[in-house]
Amino acid sequence: MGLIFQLGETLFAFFGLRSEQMANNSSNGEHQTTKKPPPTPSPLRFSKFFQPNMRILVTGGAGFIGSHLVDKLMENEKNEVIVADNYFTGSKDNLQKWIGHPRFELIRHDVTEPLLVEVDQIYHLACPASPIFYKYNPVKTIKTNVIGTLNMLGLAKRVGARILLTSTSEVYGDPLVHPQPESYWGNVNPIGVRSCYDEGKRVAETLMFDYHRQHGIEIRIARIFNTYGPRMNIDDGRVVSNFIAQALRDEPLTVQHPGTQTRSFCYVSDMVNGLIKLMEGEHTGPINIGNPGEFTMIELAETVKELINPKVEIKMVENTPDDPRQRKPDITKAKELLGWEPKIKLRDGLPLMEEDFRLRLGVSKKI
Ligand SMILES: O=c1ccn([C@@H]2O[C@H](COP(=O)(O)OP(=O)(O)O[C@H]3OC[C@@H](O)[C@H](O)[C@H]3O)[C@@H](O)[C@H]2O)c(=O)[nH]1
Repeated sequence: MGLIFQLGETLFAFFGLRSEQMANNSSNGEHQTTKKPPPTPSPLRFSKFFQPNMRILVTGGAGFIGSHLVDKLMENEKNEVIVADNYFTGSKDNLQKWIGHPRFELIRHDVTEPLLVEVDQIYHLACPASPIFYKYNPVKTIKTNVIGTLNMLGLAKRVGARILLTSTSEVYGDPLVHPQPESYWGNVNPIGVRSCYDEGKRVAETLMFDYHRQHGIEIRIARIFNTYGPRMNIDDGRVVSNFIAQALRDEPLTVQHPGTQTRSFCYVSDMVNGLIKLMEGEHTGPINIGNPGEFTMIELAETVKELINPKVEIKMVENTPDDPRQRKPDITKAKELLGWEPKIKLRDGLPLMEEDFRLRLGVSKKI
């Protein structure tokens, strides 16, 4: 009897807190939610006699950013991590050290199919992110973004989990505002070859907010800018991995025309810290997570050449359609709302990635 009373009290306190939080959100100018009651989590999660770990699902957790996120989450002994990945671009190798660990589970799963697991938080990263990979099967890419996000939101609703979507700087398209603040609505070609990804992520953001407003789901949206670091696929096709692999193989660095297009590169450990701060904080976002240091592709090639292989050539090659001409995050919101900013400069991050690529390519350092 006492236990039932205690449980009822805990649930009451929990619901009271949740509606208060929603009211606070609307009064401080954050996005408004409806008055619908929040979803019902398992009462066990709030029991006085059972102190559970935080159960966290990471979709796309075998990928480049996902696996670094898993490493960081696993450092906390209170976390249990479940990874769901279909291995289209991710790999079990990235998670080798966690396989068999009692707080870790790995599921081969494609997010376009529903998934039923009891979790408290969902980091939803699953989607190929390199242009050559996401353009390879564009219908599958848009399905992953739309149906995959719907499935993960359905799961969040069912189990009462907080969900974070990794959206992208590509939602700004070929931006006419520079640098890009979150308030900029973007300049996106809805029928171009990149649309499966950038429009897909835009719909994913819409779904997140609709579930938040209509069902009271706790959401977080990160807009990720170009990220680099160890474990990127060697033939990933993205510019930093291409240049490093080319420099190590003594092949020309392929700068795509005109070479004056810019990007801002964030080291993966900074990115992961930003994602965790966003998940743990009070703000829905969208919030830009990226490094504002901006480089032309020619500057990037020259830096890689100087740091890794001064003998290598730089070669101009054709570009692909709809390539954004400039990109640089305005990170005012991340600084003010999350107390986050990147720490690692490109010149310090490139050698860390070089070391990993040397190991995987079997190329030793010349003395
Ligand atoms: O070998 C290359 C590859 C790429 N590039 C250029 O480098 C720039 C960056 O291209 P990438 O393929 O690395 O990445 P993009 O910026 O086009 O897309 C990325 O944007 C942000 C993320 O969310 C996504 O992971 C990814 O889509 C482009 O201007 C491209 O033309 C080269 O000059 N040479």
